[in-house]
Amino acid sequence: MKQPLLAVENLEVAVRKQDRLLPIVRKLTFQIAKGEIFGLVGESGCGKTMTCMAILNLLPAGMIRTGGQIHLAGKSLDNLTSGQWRELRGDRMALIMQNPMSALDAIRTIGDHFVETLLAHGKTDIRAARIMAEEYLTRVGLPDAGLLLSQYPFELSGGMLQRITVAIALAQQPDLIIADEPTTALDATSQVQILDLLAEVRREFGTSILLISHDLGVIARLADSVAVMQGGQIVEQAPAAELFARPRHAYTELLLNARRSINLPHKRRGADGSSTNAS
Ligand SMILES: Nc1ncnc2c1ncn2[C@@H]1O[C@H](COP(=O)(O)OP(=O)(O)OP(=O)(O)O)[C@@H](O)[C@H]1O
Repeated sequence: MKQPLLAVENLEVAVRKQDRLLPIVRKLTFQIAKGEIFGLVGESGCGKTMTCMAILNLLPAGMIRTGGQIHLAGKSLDNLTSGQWRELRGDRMALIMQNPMSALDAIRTIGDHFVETLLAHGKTDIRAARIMAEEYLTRVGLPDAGLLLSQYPFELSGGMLQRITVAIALAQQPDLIIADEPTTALDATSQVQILDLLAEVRREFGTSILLISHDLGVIARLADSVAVMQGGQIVEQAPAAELFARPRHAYTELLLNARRSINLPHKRRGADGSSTNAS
């Protein structure tokens, strides 16, 4: 791989319990190329979210990064000031969370969210921010963007809100989007639409995406490469086609068999938009 956009090496995260540190994420190593969709899959509680939070320097209280290195476009993310982190989050790396309602403030309009975010990152002035907001809302497939700007989150469906969080992320033109279970809280139709939207984002903007899910079907639909996590560690890592065709680790096989037994179709979509069956 040329210089990766994101390089995570031997990442370790632990939780402080009384006077002990209990490991949560252990020796995690992976790289994401520019324009690549990298899937991180594993059962609930295996440490996926804490991995993203460590990358974004947003670990909750009591959780500590105890080791490893993280580089973005060749630059170490160690020893950044809090101001530099604020700039980096949004400008370079954006987070899309499971529940769009928790990413948005209930008492602010959609327009306010855009203006606030874009102004905070010094991208633009208020008038231009609203124009950009309309442009990005339209780009993520939301009709009547002008009206949406004056609406509040509670007036909109989960699928629409998730599109809006993608639009807000995109408006900041990040190099990397971290999407942590972006479809888990959505109905089946909205799930497919959001996954297709992320594929389109990568195609159109060349954005790299770290896609996190407990659902192998979600990963199979989008990811170029996959890392399978169990108990805080990566147990298998391979290009998606290879991993789905020839799983090497028993846990990957277990996940694949569980997926097959509920017999849901999943499609892989290439960078060129073509789609093929993954199973
Ligand atoms: N704030 C916290 N304090 C202490 N332990 C936590 C905290 N948040 C998560 N954990 C624990 O850390 C481990 C990893 O959690 P994490 O949220 O990263 O898992 P996950 O793979 O993302 O699963 P899920 O999708 O269910 O969130 C779990 O055992 C969890 O109970």
